[in-house]
Amino acid sequence: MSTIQQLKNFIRHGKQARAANDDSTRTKHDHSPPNNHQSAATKMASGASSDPEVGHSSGHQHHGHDAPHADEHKAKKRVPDDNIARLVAEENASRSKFPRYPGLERWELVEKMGDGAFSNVYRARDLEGNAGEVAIKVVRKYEMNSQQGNKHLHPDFKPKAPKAAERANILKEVQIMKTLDHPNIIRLIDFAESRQYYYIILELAPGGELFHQIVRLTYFSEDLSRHVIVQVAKALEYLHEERGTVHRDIKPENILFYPIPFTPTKNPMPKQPGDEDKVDEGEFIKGVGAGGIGQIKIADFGLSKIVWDNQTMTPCGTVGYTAPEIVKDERYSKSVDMWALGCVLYTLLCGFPPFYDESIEVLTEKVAKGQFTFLSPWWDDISQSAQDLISHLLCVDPEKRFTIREFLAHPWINESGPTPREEKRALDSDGVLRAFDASKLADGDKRYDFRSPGAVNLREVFDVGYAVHRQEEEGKRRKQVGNKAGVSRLVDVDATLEEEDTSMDDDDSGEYGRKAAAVPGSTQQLEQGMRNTHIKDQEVRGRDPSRKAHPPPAAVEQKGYGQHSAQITAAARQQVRERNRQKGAFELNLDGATLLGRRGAKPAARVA
Ligand SMILES: Nc1ncnc2c1ncn2[C@@H]1O[C@H](COP(=O)(O)OP(=O)(O)OP(=O)(O)O)[C@@H](O)[C@H]1O
Repeated sequence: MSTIQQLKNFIRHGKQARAANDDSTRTKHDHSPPNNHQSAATKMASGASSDPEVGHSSGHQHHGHDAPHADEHKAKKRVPDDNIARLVAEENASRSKFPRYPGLERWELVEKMGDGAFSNVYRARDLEGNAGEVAIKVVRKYEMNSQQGNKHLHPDFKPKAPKAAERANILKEVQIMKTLDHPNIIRLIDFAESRQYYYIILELAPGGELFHQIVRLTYFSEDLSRHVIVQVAKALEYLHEERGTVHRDIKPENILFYPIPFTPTKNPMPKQPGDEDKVDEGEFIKGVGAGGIGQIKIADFGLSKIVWDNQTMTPCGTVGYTAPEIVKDERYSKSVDMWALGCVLYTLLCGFPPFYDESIEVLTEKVAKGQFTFLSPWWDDISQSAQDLISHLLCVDPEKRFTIREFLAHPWINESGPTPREEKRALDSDGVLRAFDASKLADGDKRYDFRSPGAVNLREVFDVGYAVHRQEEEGKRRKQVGNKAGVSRLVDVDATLEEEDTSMDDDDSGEYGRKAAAVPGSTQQLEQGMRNTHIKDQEVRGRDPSRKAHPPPAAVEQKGYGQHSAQITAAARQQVRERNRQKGAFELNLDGATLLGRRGAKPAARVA
């Protein structure tokens, strides 16, 4: 398991434990990785698995084989050659041992690629057909009611049927993906389910997450950033303009890619001071990529929703109703993706996110007010044209924010503006760039206030930032359209995070049930829709051998599938409440990842 994967597991499964452990002695200016992160990662590296199912198979098996390795030399002397071959074969077999999922017999699980709160994603090989390699998202149907928690440990515990709301959520995700066909969107290959699991069989993006590539390369060149963001934008254009769908969770973790071979740079440029950490991307080849990053695919439609019904050509949930409020509502929904696109582009270009503060309260305010800056010196060499584009995306007023069409028509996207070097020459002579930065950073201390150069977890920053943003926008929208007759259903569909927050422990009549039921139809309609397609609904009955699986991690015990963003917002809010209670002593611990840390260490010295 790679270090990044260990960190990821740690981050996902240990959020609450870490929050309790918050190292409040760290300052904003402290660039060193926090202690609790280090010790937990080390612990994981030493073999303690965070995964309740796989931990018993690959985790233990692997651990068991590690000891002989330490004494390899002696072992070789003692064991005859054919025995060695057998041992190696056994070890290889044990490494690839995964839980046997009923209903997935056609697929050989090869590698675990990722895990969410309630799902594991595996790379798998088709044993019967010609599908080749795929990604399989296995989602557990755990009963998330807290009172059921301990029963997971009891051998006689029989899992209950999943909550209708969770079922509706997963069916909605599958239903939406089923209708999509675009080169920059992960294709749905099949869907099946057993008594305990849902299986979503997806096109494999062998490169994995873009997130890891930002960590690896420190930041992306303008060419590579454009290569990536244009493909994400093409996917959004298709979703927004052709499918009437909004993704709502565009972030580096959900942007996957196909790798390409590294092409050495023809004319390598000497590294600029402060840029020593930048990893060589190699030659950028237009239409192909650079830095090992080729075709982009967006994934994870768990939060997406349909805002426009392609068949009736009407906004969803309001057949025949085309009041300006509804049209606006549709635009607002899409603009959430445009904001996210701005956050991703900003992050690609400089290696850290636009909105950051260690205090969730301050972070919330910054997102709500759209307070970000192109901080010197990190942005000094990035073109004004790119900055202009970002400014039109990270614009608080959704009416003024670029639509996907406006985005794609911008000179930076079309490379029709001045090149960064031409721009720099012009700016150096009149000093505009310096004045721009200086005016933003007039107050000596404020420069640190926008984004701390301390190590932060980009994933959580994105999740919190987006959740706050969605809440803000949906709140505004509710104010605008909420009181008008005829639109109540639409407003119901588009729940605010406040509602999501409080509905988590509700029964099936809660917000999730309503939300999923209303878009694009009731749960029953969705299920009927599934049956009417080629997508299989493979009900595997009978005793499931893996039913004694461990409970989900305590940190997520009371939440359901598809609620991850609401979950992090709830956690963040809880922290704010706690902080208020403790009179300002508490700060959100966003440790655990690397991006700001990597870029922070050197440039911070330059700004000081
Ligand atoms: N088609 C795919 N090809 C390659 N890797 C994938 C694919 N789909 C998912 N993954 C990996 O699995 C991870 C989790 O997938 P996904 O985001 O769809 O699941 P999730 O349960 O919604 O997770 P989360 O709780 O993080 O949102 C991804 O971030 C990625 O690393």
